[in-house]
Amino acid sequence: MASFDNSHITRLTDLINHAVKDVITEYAAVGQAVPSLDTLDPGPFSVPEAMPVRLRKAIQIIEAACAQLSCTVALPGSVLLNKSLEVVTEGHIADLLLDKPQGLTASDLAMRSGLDEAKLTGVMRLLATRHCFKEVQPGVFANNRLSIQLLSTDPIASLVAYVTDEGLRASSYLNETLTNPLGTDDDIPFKRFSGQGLYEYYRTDKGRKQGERVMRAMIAWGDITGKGFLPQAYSWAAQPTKTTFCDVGGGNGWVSIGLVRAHPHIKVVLQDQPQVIEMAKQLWAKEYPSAVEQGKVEFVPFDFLKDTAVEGCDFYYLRSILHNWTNSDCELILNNIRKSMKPSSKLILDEFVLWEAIQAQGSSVDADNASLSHAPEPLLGNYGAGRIRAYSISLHMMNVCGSQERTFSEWVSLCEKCGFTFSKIYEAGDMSLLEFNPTRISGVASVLGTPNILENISDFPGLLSENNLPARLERKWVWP
Ligand SMILES: C[S@@+](CC[C@H](N)C(=O)[O-])C[C@H]1O[C@@H](n2cnc3c(N)ncnc32)[C@H](O)[C@@H]1O
Repeated sequence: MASFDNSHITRLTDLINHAVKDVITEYAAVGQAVPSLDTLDPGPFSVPEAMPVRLRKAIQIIEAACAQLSCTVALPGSVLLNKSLEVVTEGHIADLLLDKPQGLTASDLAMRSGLDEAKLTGVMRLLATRHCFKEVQPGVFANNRLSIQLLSTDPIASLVAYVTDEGLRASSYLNETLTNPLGTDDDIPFKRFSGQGLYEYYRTDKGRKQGERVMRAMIAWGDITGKGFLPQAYSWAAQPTKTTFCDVGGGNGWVSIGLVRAHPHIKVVLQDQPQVIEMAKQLWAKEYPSAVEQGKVEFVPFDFLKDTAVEGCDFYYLRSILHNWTNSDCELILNNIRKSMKPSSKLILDEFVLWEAIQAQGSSVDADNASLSHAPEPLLGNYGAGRIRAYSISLHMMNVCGSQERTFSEWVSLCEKCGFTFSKIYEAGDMSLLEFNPTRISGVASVLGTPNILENISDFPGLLSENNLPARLERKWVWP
């Protein structure tokens, strides 16, 4: 078997193991076990100066090595989402360092980017300390595996800029929005900062450039969150020819391009705001002209808060849509889809599903199992920092849209309210595919008054009770 040099990570795990032993030894020296996270007792070392040097060093090694290890093994884009800064994307620092493995001095970078040298050095050193860029000599910086993703041609740079620009500006108004609420649905940190809702802002002259940037950012968003799972995670191959797939709020259609490439018998109906549909037409003409010529895609502008979706499609697919909206707006959107559905249509939500942060129990045997559905003990059941992106994005949504990501039971009850019955959940990268059928109601008009779906209610499992959710989810979980 070929041997590969993996010492850069095994040296890190060796360091972690040694440091953990040192921590145990130092606690044993004062007659105690290392306190668990559940202990409320502050323990024997409540201030740093009370700690033996060996213990302090061991803690620093554990913190540094764990961070370096996770930055090394995680996908670069997903790490950058958490850690990068607008200054370097706007200053095109990664572009300036392209093809310069020896790096450039901070003064060179400052001259070429027009930024202040001392301040740029501070920003670069912070990022290098977080493993984005490398300080190859004092004050000399080069690209590495993470920073190379910040080239201005890479959609990840647009995503980082969006999160750190619109996102961080809005976040400075979060506290006052929560502590001094106006009590209206549109009282959102972003609106307090800009005077407009996010999508309203993108339609103004001031926000147009950022609106174009966010469309590029969505390409990176799709890649990072696993848009490529869509063609694999569902039984598309088993669907008949000319199955229609309505990508509701599909943006430029980057996600559905992947679906049609993998399953050419599927026809996409792409629906989004008019100005976005114009961008989508350009993207498809460039990326997949034959699909346009062969009529495998139809572009239909609409406003999902006001207009019904294209009628009678087999699938209505919403990726990263409902997480942008409060429950009352989601109800408008879902109702507008529900009205267009035929009885056999399916609704598929591709969204984060949040889980409670309680400690995993009795699942350590799953540690070697390929399924991600259970974290092994003693981790948090929701994988803690391993899935922090979903929880961080939830806060970001609160800042820019006044919404949040949702738990499984929140998804189910939102959709049930709009006339959908939960069917299955499929794991699809960081996100999940949640499949719903239109709820059929016996003898009376359906929830939304669609008369053509009157059937016997006894065919249907009825509403989910909170108590049987986990068992039900267990039965329905499908690993492709
Ligand atoms: C977060 S993006 C998701 C795009 C795409 N589904 C994806 O995963 O790449 C949200 C999309 O909703 C669209 N959108 C926002 N408000 C809309 C409205 N009122 N009607 C139709 N589409 C809207 C945006 O233009 C944008 O493309």
